[in-house]
Amino acid sequence: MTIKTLDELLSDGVDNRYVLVRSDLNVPLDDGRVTDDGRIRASIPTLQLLVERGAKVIVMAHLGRPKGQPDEKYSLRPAVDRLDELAPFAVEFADDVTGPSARERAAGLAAGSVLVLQNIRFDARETSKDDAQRQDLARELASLTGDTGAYVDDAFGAVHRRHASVYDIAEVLPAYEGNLVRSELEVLSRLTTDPAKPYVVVLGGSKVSDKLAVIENLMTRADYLLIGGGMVYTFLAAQGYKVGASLLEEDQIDTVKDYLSRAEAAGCQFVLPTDIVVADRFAPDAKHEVVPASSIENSSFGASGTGLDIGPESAAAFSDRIRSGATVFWNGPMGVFEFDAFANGTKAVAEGLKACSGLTVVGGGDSAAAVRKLGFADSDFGHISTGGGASLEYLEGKELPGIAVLDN
Ligand SMILES: Nc1ncnc2c1ncn2[C@@H]1O[C@H](COP(=O)(O)OP(=O)(O)OP(=O)(O)O)[C@@H](O)[C@H]1O
Ligand SMILES: O=C(O)[C@H](O)COP(=O)(O)O
Repeated sequence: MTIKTLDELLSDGVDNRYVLVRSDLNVPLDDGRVTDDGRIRASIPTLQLLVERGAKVIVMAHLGRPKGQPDEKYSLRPAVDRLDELAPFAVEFADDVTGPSARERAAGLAAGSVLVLQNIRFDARETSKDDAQRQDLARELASLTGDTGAYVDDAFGAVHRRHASVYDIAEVLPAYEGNLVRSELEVLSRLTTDPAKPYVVVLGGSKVSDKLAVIENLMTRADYLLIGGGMVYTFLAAQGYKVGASLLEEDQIDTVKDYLSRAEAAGCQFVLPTDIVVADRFAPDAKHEVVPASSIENSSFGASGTGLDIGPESAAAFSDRIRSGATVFWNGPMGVFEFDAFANGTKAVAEGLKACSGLTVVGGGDSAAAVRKLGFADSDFGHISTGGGASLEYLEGKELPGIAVLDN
């Protein structure tokens, strides 16, 4: 691959030139307040280099999954305000994507300034399956940059999306790889090229079918695959157990059965929880009990019980297994960590990574938010990736459209 780097763009000179940067500012919000600013902090270094060299920087970013039209709930404003607070440069905000506000502010942008456009997903063309629609938006975005514009992809968390601001724009403007994308790929490549053994992978979270696909590839690489979070229940169902009202993807049960039957031959051991914290409902103050993973419906809540965390015995076993790993990759919380009563499994896994002397990588927006919320420091881990789906697709060995398009 020959990908042009940010350094090359800087040495070509950006003074007074427009540079369109795709950043991942998709951060969790609570009541309009940013609850984890990790992705915002990670976006600053690339922007700062451009600002210092006198570029007119226009940032494109998304927040959540709005339905292709403006929706105040998904405004980027809180993320932009936080960026403005954290960054050593001032940040302006356009309250549309390529409309009058964006055009006027872009035209008046001074050298060494940053303008962030409103949530790019407010424009339905951004995520359209129709190439022509996306290309149309890409051309409109490029037109904000005059004749000498360049594009920098710094949104590692979104490189797995074939979207206008990630993919099509790189075919319209000279395209470069941002430093965040570069450093993420450098660390993640250590997980795919001869990882030190034992290699332990911990998977959890709620995007079950997204994550099942990665197992296929990881089975042949990892020595241990620890399964927690919402994924557990599809595995327990595949083993013939009833899971009450827990998160379950029935159409994935056969796939999981297939994985379980092939694991040994692939040299990989699945480690499933032996106990589960079952709740009477999905709520922070739900009543809850610890039961064996094989008998979730035997709790006092019967078939309406829902598994919201791995139990204490499993948490301790997971933590021990992780501690003795030489390479550890973790994606997805072990339970509904947002509710204190169901955060213990996630905390134990984080403790295991902290105590591990090997290479430890945490991938995923929610996983990163979880460890910070639980009081861990970024320095407790070897690397906290800004990409959830992106890091998984990388490990799966899939081509990442946002990277492939940068290849000249
Ligand atoms: N047993 C469970 N039942 C329901 N939800 C669960 C369960 N365990 C974990 N979760 C939820 O999973 C969510 C995180 O899952 P997700 O798959 O999005 O993680 P991630 O990969 O770290 O994030 P991202 O993909 O956004 O980068 C959390 O909000 C958590 O509450
Ligand atoms: O949160 C993420 O993983 C990235 O920001 C991409 O978001 P998406 O899954 O909504 O495309």
